[in-house]
Amino acid sequence: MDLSTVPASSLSYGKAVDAYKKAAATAATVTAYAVLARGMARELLPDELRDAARWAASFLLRGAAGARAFVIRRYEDDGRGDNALFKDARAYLATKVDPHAMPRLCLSRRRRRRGNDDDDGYGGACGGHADNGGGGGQVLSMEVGDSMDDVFEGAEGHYKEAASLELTFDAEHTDMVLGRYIPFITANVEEARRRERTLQIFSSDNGGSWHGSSYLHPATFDTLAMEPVRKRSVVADLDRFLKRKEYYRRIGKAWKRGYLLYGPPGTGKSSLVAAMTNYLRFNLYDLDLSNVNSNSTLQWLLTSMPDKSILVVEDIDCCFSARSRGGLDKSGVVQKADERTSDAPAPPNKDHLTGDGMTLSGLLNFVDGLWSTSGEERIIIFTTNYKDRLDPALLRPGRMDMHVYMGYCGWEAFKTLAENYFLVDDHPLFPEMQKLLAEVEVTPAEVSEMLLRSEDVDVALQGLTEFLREKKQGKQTGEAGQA
Ligand SMILES: Nc1ncnc2c1ncn2[C@@H]1O[C@H](COP(=O)(O)OP(=O)(O)OP(=O)(O)O)[C@@H](O)[C@H]1O
Repeated sequence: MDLSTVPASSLSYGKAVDAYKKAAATAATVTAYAVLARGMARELLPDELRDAARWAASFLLRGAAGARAFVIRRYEDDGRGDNALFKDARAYLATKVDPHAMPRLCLSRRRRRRGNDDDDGYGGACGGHADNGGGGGQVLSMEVGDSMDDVFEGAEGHYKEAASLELTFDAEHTDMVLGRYIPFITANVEEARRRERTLQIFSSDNGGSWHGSSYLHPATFDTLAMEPVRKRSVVADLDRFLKRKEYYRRIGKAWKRGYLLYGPPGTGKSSLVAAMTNYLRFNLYDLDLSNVNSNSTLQWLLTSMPDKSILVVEDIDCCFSARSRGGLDKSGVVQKADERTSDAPAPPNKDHLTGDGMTLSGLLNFVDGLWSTSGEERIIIFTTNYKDRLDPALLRPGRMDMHVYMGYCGWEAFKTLAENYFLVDDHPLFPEMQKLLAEVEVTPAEVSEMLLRSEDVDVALQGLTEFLREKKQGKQTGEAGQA
């Protein structure tokens, strides 16, 4: 044969075949044959054939070791409801789809829906939930009749989709599949759903109803100017909370967590609420207590909140000002704080009214009692500018799990703002600014406002530096006047 007429690719293919023939003749053990077979397949078979060979080999091996098939039906046994695990498994598999490896793909586009409903159409008809590659809510998933592999803790599982989803693992992995793999899938899908969720903010009206609208607040923990250690501890606390469903169940406590955010006006308490909302992807329920006229209205509002939601009561000290800062006149009528002649805080009384009949103790009881058991995975946030004016009942250990101080703008917080506004992490004015920030009390809101004044970083930082110098000057003048 004239080798010059044979294409180069055929030449190397022929050589490879010869080499494998020789090696096979000398291979002495089963292992050696296996290694050789793998190498031959890699070099000699086209991609599609190789995939088929791999699938057939793994199928045979599974058969040899004793396979265990787990059938995940589309509907519950009584045929009346969807099987949540079926949806979860399909959504999970959608995240694993490699469009280049599957012969057929189910393609759909996700319709974004609002709200907390976990069952909100991830993957549309195909049940997948990942925007796996195409963007624009495009979802790829396994088509009925096709199959996919997955590897978990080194063990290989095989899915086949028909009317049900059939998952096959080596029988020896049965406990691992039931104990860890299936919970892993559920957790994985829940986390993806959480991240994908579009958010709503609900406000209470005085008729005792919630009214929702889209929540598009852009604040995140990245944009939040805050002491890094404090910020990390809030994020870690939220992470811990999310993971602790079983823990809360075991210790017999409702799966809820309370945060009290306190600090001067303009230090970012509302921004932190927004960052927490965006981080958790829970809907936000903004309770305006001045609209709540009775405990029964409050009860209705709170118990109608779904799981995975955040209740926020801003300026909680003002809500109960009639009690905390007001007092009873001789006739027993509540005197509003602004009607009082003295500034001295009145003795706190947790039974006092904020409206016609809503009490602080009512609120706290619902939060600790009825409300806490009427749902799961809920966050309650109170904010205040005046922690010292709060009723001790609110501050009692165990009531608000975490107290977070939002303070004046320090150097680290300023660096976050400078990076957010101008993408700079250094500037000739920084050393002076660092010194000034340690000497004066300026809120992140004031700093943000100064930074917004110009798009030119030099101009904006110069303006802020002058502002800080003036503050320092004013402080020194004030101190001198007092001396
Ligand atoms: N810590 C911060 N990080 C980033 N931006 C902040 C921060 N604090 C304030 N700001 C900016 O100032 C604005 C007002 O801040 P925010 O409403 O969050 O403060 P607050 O403490 O809730 O104030 P108040 O007590 O008056 O309600 C925000 O929209 C944001 O632009």
